[in-house]
Amino acid sequence: MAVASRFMCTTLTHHGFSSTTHRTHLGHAQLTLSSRKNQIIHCSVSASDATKTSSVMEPVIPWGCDIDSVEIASALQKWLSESGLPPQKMGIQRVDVGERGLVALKNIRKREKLLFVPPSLVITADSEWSCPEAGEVLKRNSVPDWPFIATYLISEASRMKSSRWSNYISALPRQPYSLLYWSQAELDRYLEASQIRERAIERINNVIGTYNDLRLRIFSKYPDLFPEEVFNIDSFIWSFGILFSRMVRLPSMDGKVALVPWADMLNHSCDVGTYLDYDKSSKGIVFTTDRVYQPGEQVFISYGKKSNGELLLSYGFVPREGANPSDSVELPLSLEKSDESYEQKSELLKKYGLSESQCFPIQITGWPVELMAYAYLAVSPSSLSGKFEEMAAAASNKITNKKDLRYPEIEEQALQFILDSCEFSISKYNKFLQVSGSLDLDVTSPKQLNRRLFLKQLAVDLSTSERRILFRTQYILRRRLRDMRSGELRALKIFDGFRNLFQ
Ligand SMILES: C[S@@+](CC[C@H](N)C(=O)[O-])C[C@H]1O[C@@H](n2cnc3c(N)ncnc32)[C@H](O)[C@@H]1O
Repeated sequence: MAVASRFMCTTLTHHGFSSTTHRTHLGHAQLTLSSRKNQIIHCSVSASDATKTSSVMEPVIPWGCDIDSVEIASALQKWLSESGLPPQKMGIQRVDVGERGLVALKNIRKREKLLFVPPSLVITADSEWSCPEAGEVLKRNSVPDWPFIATYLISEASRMKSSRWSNYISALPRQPYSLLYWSQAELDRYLEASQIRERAIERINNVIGTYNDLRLRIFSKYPDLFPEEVFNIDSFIWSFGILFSRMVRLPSMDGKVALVPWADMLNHSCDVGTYLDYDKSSKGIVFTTDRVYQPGEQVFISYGKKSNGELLLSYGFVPREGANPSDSVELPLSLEKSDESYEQKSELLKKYGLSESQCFPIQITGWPVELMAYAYLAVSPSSLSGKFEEMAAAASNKITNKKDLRYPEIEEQALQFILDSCEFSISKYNKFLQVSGSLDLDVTSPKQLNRRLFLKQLAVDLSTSERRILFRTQYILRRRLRDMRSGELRALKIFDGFRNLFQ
């Protein structure tokens, strides 16, 4: 479950969609939903239709189950055992973290190999289609793995009992917790302060773009194989939601992406570092525990070193405050329009694939050298124009040796610039956290109220954790500036002392 961020980079770029890189450009993304015949597609992410956001997003998919259904999950367990899954030391149960999860039935040791899901029970781009002609058409059109598996899942789901995956698909959530199901108004209202809002919009646009591309290039040409009642934006939002929250990349199979029934019942913990992979010796998907479990304890894996925002984006949850050592926040930095070298600096940034408004990740432990380079460029006077190119290159990840990057004459201004940017971001989080206290109750049903409370809680948790990193960054910056300034003051006093002596 550690592959979502690669999705945009590896599978969609050849269609011309923007790719998600660690550093993100701050351009305002557009949610375009216009469909064939220029109508607005009626879908769960009808972000352009803000009025719909006051209603609850009802699942529109006829397959899958309630997100916490363990009864159906038990049927899955039975089918898997009959289909070749060896006896397991874990069982599916309702759990405190993650609703359903795998719980130890026996003592589990540290460094024990668990699971052993055979390749025959794994869904990949090589899986056999119930309708082989549909698969052939996608292959002929060189559809990349993500959209290929998304279409495969819909195709199999639509066959209900006649698909060999019917027990698996029945146990998948009918509406995965995913930002794909948030409307534009919900993203605006709840994620106003966080850069994750931009990432979510970008992701929604990519999914919609992928669907539109498949529809235009393939589905519309083969309506018998891909009828619109089945292959529509609703089913694609569902299948991509499933892939984002459940697909794994298997390092030992050259990074092949796969849905692994049973293994995808494992929830994430920031306290473990173990992940799923193909084990060549036992010829199955396994993971090796990095702690002991007593019977009754939930067993966890790691979905990867992701920030809280990334976990929300792909999996729809935010870890407890301070629990995630990989947490980071995107800090937006911008060139001043009034800067006399604005044009020259923007041109150079463009040359290195950057923009005049750029986000950089900050962790609780510090910030990357690229951010510092960008700050140097932003505060540099025109007298340093000879260094602009060097700074712009260092702000990108195009050059490797950035260790010696220092411009003492403008270091103080650069640190102050980062501090001001932190303060600006913090003020946005403060504003959101203040108003979030007064919940808008203009809802007509308990279901709507529940959804609002749920989304708001996620947003509050995300904002609190992102603000915490910025507070820490502020503290470090203030201390450095204070040391720097007191050092200067001391130097000045010594100089003054000498001057007095010679007067
Ligand atoms: C791979 S599935 C895990 C199985 C899932 N709990 C189920 O019942 O189908 C990933 C989903 O589980 C939930 N999840 C996983 N780890 C979690 C955690 N630490 N806290 C809250 N929810 C979690 C999220 O809804 C996520 O989208």
